[in-house]
Amino acid sequence: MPYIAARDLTIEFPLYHLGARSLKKRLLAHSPLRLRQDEANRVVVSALRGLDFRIGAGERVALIGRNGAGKTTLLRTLAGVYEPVGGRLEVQGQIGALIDPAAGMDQESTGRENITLRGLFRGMDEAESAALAEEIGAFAGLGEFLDVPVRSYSAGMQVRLSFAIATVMSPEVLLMDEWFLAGDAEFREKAREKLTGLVEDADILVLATHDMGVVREWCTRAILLDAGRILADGPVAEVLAAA
Ligand SMILES: Nc1ncnc2c1ncn2[C@@H]1O[C@H](COP(=O)(O)OP(=O)(O)OP(=O)(O)O)[C@@H](O)[C@H]1O
Repeated sequence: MPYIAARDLTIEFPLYHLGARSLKKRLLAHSPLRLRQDEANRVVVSALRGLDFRIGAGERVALIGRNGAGKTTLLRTLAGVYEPVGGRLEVQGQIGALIDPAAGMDQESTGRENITLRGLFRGMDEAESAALAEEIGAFAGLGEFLDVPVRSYSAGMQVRLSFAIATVMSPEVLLMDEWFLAGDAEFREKAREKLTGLVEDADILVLATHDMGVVREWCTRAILLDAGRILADGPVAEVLAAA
Protein backbone atom coordinates (compact mmCIF):
# COMPACT_ATOMS: atom_id res chain seq x y z
CA MET A 1 0.00 0.00 0.00
CA PRO A 2 1.38 3.47 -0.85
CA TYR A 3 2.18 5.83 2.00
CA ILE A 4 4.25 8.88 2.89
CA ALA A 5 5.95 9.15 6.26
CA ALA A 6 7.94 12.20 7.38
CA ARG A 7 9.77 12.43 10.68
CA ASP A 8 11.47 15.66 11.71
CA LEU A 9 11.81 16.52 8.01
CA THR A 10 14.06 19.53 7.50
CA ILE A 11 15.01 21.34 4.30
CA GLU A 12 17.43 24.25 4.05
CA PHE A 13 18.73 26.32 1.15
CA PRO A 14 22.13 28.03 1.38
CA LEU A 15 22.16 31.62 0.13
CA TYR A 16 25.29 32.41 -1.88
CA HIS A 17 26.76 35.77 -2.93
CA LEU A 18 25.23 37.70 -0.08
CA GLY A 19 28.26 39.98 -0.06
CA ALA A 20 28.87 42.34 2.83
CA ARG A 21 29.03 40.94 6.34
CA SER A 22 26.81 43.73 7.55
CA LEU A 23 24.08 42.56 5.18
CA LYS A 24 24.42 38.99 6.48
CA LYS A 25 24.16 40.24 10.05
CA ARG A 26 21.12 42.36 9.31
CA LEU A 27 19.36 39.50 7.54
CA LEU A 28 20.03 37.10 10.40
CA ALA A 29 18.83 39.62 12.96
CA HIS A 30 15.61 40.36 11.10
CA SER A 31 14.56 36.83 10.28
CA PRO A 32 15.77 34.59 13.11
CA LEU A 33 13.14 31.93 12.39
CA ARG A 34 13.77 31.46 8.68
CA LEU A 35 17.48 32.30 8.39
CA ARG A 36 20.46 30.91 10.28
CA GLN A 37 24.20 30.61 9.84
CA ASP A 38 25.46 27.08 9.22
CA GLU A 39 28.78 25.46 10.18
CA ALA A 40 30.39 26.80 6.98
CA ASN A 41 29.28 30.34 7.91
CA ARG A 42 26.75 30.43 5.10
CA VAL A 43 23.36 31.99 5.62
CA VAL A 44 20.73 29.31 5.02
CA VAL A 45 16.95 29.59 4.59
CA SER A 46 15.04 27.13 6.77
CA ALA A 47 12.35 26.22 4.26
CA LEU A 48 10.89 23.26 6.20
CA ARG A 49 11.52 22.85 9.90
CA GLY A 50 11.03 19.49 11.59
CA LEU A 51 7.84 18.28 9.90
CA ASP A 52 6.12 15.14 11.24
CA PHE A 53 3.24 13.55 9.36
CA ARG A 54 2.01 10.33 7.83
CA ILE A 55 -0.25 10.10 4.79
CA GLY A 56 -1.95 6.79 4.04
CA ALA A 57 -3.69 5.30 1.01
CA GLY A 58 -7.01 6.98 0.22
CA GLU A 59 -6.03 10.36 1.67
CA ARG A 60 -6.26 13.54 -0.38
CA VAL A 61 -4.19 16.18 1.29
CA ALA A 62 -4.15 19.91 0.62
CA LEU A 63 -1.01 21.87 1.52
CA ILE A 64 -2.14 25.37 2.36
CA GLY A 65 -0.52 28.48 3.82
CA ARG A 66 0.75 31.91 2.92
CA ASN A 67 3.33 32.72 0.24
CA GLY A 68 6.67 31.30 1.29
CA ALA A 69 5.11 28.90 3.82
CA GLY A 70 6.89 25.91 2.26
CA LYS A 71 4.18 24.22 0.15
CA THR A 72 6.15 23.90 -3.08
CA THR A 73 9.33 22.96 -1.23
CA LEU A 74 7.45 20.12 0.48
CA LEU A 75 5.98 18.91 -2.82
CA ARG A 76 9.42 18.95 -4.47
CA THR A 77 10.91 17.11 -1.51
CA LEU A 78 8.20 14.43 -1.75
CA ALA A 79 9.00 14.13 -5.46
CA GLY A 80 12.69 13.56 -4.66
CA VAL A 81 13.89 16.86 -6.14
CA TYR A 82 15.33 18.09 -2.82
CA GLU A 83 17.28 15.99 -0.37
CA PRO A 84 16.37 16.56 3.30
CA VAL A 85 19.20 17.98 5.40
CA GLY A 86 17.62 16.45 8.48
CA GLY A 87 15.03 13.89 9.52
CA ARG A 88 13.58 11.02 7.55
CA LEU A 89 11.24 10.75 4.61
CA GLU A 90 9.72 7.61 3.13
CA VAL A 91 7.56 7.71 0.01
CA GLN A 92 6.17 4.34 -1.00
CA GLY A 93 4.38 4.03 -4.36
CA GLN A 94 4.78 5.14 -7.95
CA ILE A 95 4.89 8.93 -8.05
CA GLY A 96 3.31 11.25 -10.61
CA ALA A 97 4.47 14.85 -10.23
CA LEU A 98 2.70 17.88 -11.65
CA ILE A 99 5.03 20.42 -10.14
CA ASP A 100 7.45 21.97 -12.64
CA PRO A 101 6.24 22.22 -16.24
CA ALA A 102 9.68 21.93 -17.82
CA ALA A 103 10.96 19.16 -15.52
CA GLY A 104 12.41 16.23 -17.41
CA MET A 105 11.66 17.85 -20.76
CA ASP A 106 14.49 18.05 -23.31
CA GLN A 107 14.10 21.50 -24.85
CA GLU A 108 16.02 20.60 -28.01
CA SER A 109 13.82 17.60 -28.81
CA THR A 110 10.34 17.76 -30.29
CA GLY A 111 7.21 17.10 -28.28
CA ARG A 112 6.86 13.74 -30.01
CA GLU A 113 10.46 12.77 -29.17
CA ASN A 114 9.97 13.76 -25.54
CA ILE A 115 6.82 11.68 -25.26
CA THR A 116 8.31 8.66 -27.04
CA LEU A 117 11.32 8.74 -24.74
CA ARG A 118 9.08 8.75 -21.66
CA GLY A 119 7.13 5.82 -23.05
CA LEU A 120 10.26 3.79 -23.76
CA PHE A 121 11.61 4.70 -20.34
CA ARG A 122 8.47 3.25 -18.79
CA GLY A 123 8.94 -0.03 -20.62
CA MET A 124 6.64 0.50 -23.63
CA ASP A 125 7.67 -0.80 -27.05
CA GLU A 126 8.06 1.54 -30.04
CA ALA A 127 4.53 1.06 -31.36
CA GLU A 128 3.04 1.78 -27.93
CA SER A 129 5.22 4.87 -27.51
CA ALA A 130 4.21 6.14 -30.95
CA ALA A 131 0.52 5.68 -30.09
CA LEU A 132 1.12 7.45 -26.79
CA ALA A 133 2.64 10.42 -28.65
CA GLU A 134 -0.48 10.72 -30.82
CA GLU A 135 -2.78 10.52 -27.79
CA ILE A 136 -0.84 13.08 -25.79
CA GLY A 137 -0.36 15.43 -28.75
CA ALA A 138 -4.10 15.40 -29.38
CA PHE A 139 -4.98 15.97 -25.72
CA ALA A 140 -2.50 18.85 -25.47
CA GLY A 141 -3.86 20.32 -28.72
CA LEU A 142 -0.36 20.75 -30.11
CA GLY A 143 -1.24 20.14 -33.78
CA GLU A 144 1.83 20.41 -35.98
CA PHE A 145 3.86 21.69 -33.02
CA LEU A 146 4.15 18.08 -31.88
CA ASP A 147 7.06 17.84 -34.34
CA VAL A 148 8.76 21.10 -33.39
CA PRO A 149 11.47 21.44 -30.68
CA VAL A 150 9.95 22.17 -27.28
CA ARG A 151 12.11 25.28 -26.84
CA SER A 152 9.94 27.05 -29.42
CA TYR A 153 6.68 26.34 -27.56
CA SER A 154 4.79 29.10 -25.80
CA ALA A 155 4.60 28.82 -22.00
CA GLY A 156 1.00 27.63 -22.26
CA MET A 157 1.93 24.94 -24.80
CA GLN A 158 4.69 23.65 -22.50
CA VAL A 159 2.23 23.44 -19.62
CA ARG A 160 -0.29 21.55 -21.75
CA LEU A 161 2.34 19.10 -22.97
CA SER A 162 3.74 18.37 -19.52
CA PHE A 163 0.24 18.12 -18.09
CA ALA A 164 -0.73 15.60 -20.77
CA ILE A 165 2.47 13.57 -20.27
CA ALA A 166 2.16 13.52 -16.49
CA THR A 167 -1.50 12.59 -16.44
CA VAL A 168 -1.59 9.93 -19.13
CA MET A 169 -0.44 7.24 -16.70
CA SER A 170 -2.21 6.75 -13.40
CA PRO A 171 0.24 7.28 -10.54
CA GLU A 172 -0.32 5.89 -7.04
CA VAL A 173 0.97 9.05 -5.41
CA LEU A 174 -0.07 12.22 -7.25
CA LEU A 175 1.82 15.40 -6.31
CA MET A 176 0.40 18.57 -7.76
CA ASP A 177 1.02 22.32 -7.61
CA GLU A 178 -2.01 24.51 -8.19
CA TRP A 179 -0.81 26.29 -11.28
CA PHE A 180 -1.55 23.07 -13.17
CA LEU A 181 -5.17 24.12 -12.81
CA ALA A 182 -4.41 27.35 -14.66
CA GLY A 183 -4.32 27.90 -18.40
CA ASP A 184 -6.86 29.16 -20.88
CA ALA A 185 -10.54 28.46 -20.21
CA GLU A 186 -10.94 25.70 -22.79
CA PHE A 187 -7.89 23.74 -21.63
CA ARG A 188 -8.77 24.31 -17.97
CA GLU A 189 -12.09 22.57 -18.47
CA LYS A 190 -10.40 19.58 -20.13
CA ALA A 191 -7.72 19.53 -17.45
CA ARG A 192 -10.25 19.54 -14.61
CA GLU A 193 -12.10 16.61 -16.10
CA LYS A 194 -8.88 14.67 -16.50
CA LEU A 195 -7.67 15.56 -13.03
CA THR A 196 -10.92 14.56 -11.37
CA GLY A 197 -10.51 11.08 -12.86
CA LEU A 198 -6.85 10.97 -11.87
CA VAL A 199 -7.55 12.13 -8.33
CA GLU A 200 -10.20 9.43 -7.98
CA ASP A 201 -7.78 6.76 -9.25
CA ALA A 202 -4.72 7.84 -7.27
CA ASP A 203 -4.20 6.23 -3.88
CA ILE A 204 -2.72 9.43 -2.48
CA LEU A 205 -3.09 13.05 -3.60
CA VAL A 206 -0.97 15.90 -2.25
CA LEU A 207 -2.01 19.25 -3.68
CA ALA A 208 -0.51 22.67 -2.91
CA THR A 209 -3.03 25.45 -3.42
CA HIS A 210 -4.40 28.84 -2.38
CA ASP A 211 -7.84 27.98 -3.76
CA MET A 212 -10.06 26.89 -0.87
CA GLY A 213 -12.82 25.90 -3.30
CA VAL A 214 -10.48 23.30 -4.79
CA VAL A 215 -9.46 22.16 -1.29
CA ARG A 216 -13.09 21.58 -0.29
CA GLU A 217 -13.91 19.87 -3.56
CA TRP A 218 -10.98 17.47 -3.77
CA CYS A 219 -9.34 17.05 -0.40
CA THR A 220 -10.16 15.13 2.75
CA ARG A 221 -7.35 16.54 4.87
CA ALA A 222 -5.43 19.82 5.02
CA ILE A 223 -1.97 20.61 6.32
CA LEU A 224 -1.57 24.31 7.12
CA LEU A 225 2.06 25.42 6.82
CA ASP A 226 3.47 28.64 8.18
CA ALA A 227 7.11 29.70 7.88
CA GLY A 228 8.17 26.11 7.27
CA ARG A 229 6.26 24.54 10.16
CA ILE A 230 2.95 22.70 10.44
CA LEU A 231 0.40 24.95 12.17
CA ALA A 232 -2.59 22.63 11.79
CA ASP A 233 -3.23 19.19 10.32
CA GLY A 234 -6.62 17.49 10.15
CA PRO A 235 -9.95 17.26 8.32
CA VAL A 236 -10.42 20.10 5.79
CA ALA A 237 -13.32 21.79 7.59
CA GLU A 238 -11.43 21.89 10.91
CA VAL A 239 -8.19 23.22 9.48
CA LEU A 240 -9.95 25.85 7.35
CA ALA A 241 -11.89 27.01 10.40
CA ALA A 242 -8.60 27.42 12.28
CA ALA A 243 -6.77 29.12 9.39
N1 LIG B 1 15.78 27.43 -4.39
C1 LIG B 1 15.64 28.16 -3.29
N2 LIG B 1 16.68 28.86 -2.78
C2 LIG B 1 16.55 29.60 -1.64
N3 LIG B 1 15.40 29.71 -0.93
C3 LIG B 1 14.34 29.04 -1.41
C4 LIG B 1 14.38 28.24 -2.60
N4 LIG B 1 13.15 27.70 -2.80
C5 LIG B 1 12.37 28.15 -1.79
N5 LIG B 1 13.09 28.95 -0.95
C6 LIG B 1 12.59 29.57 0.28
O1 LIG B 1 11.89 28.59 1.01
C7 LIG B 1 10.72 29.15 1.59
C8 LIG B 1 9.50 28.33 1.16
O2 LIG B 1 9.24 28.57 -0.22
P1 LIG B 1 8.10 27.80 -1.04
O3 LIG B 1 8.27 28.18 -2.48
O4 LIG B 1 8.13 26.38 -0.68
O5 LIG B 1 6.77 28.46 -0.46
P2 LIG B 1 5.26 28.31 -0.95
O6 LIG B 1 4.46 28.04 0.28
O7 LIG B 1 5.17 27.32 -2.05
O8 LIG B 1 4.94 29.77 -1.47
P3 LIG B 1 3.96 30.30 -2.65
O9 LIG B 1 2.57 30.23 -2.11
O10 LIG B 1 4.45 31.71 -2.80
O11 LIG B 1 4.20 29.46 -3.86
C9 LIG B 1 10.68 30.60 1.19
O12 LIG B 1 11.22 31.36 2.26
C10 LIG B 1 11.58 30.67 -0.02
O13 LIG B 1 12.21 31.92 -0.08
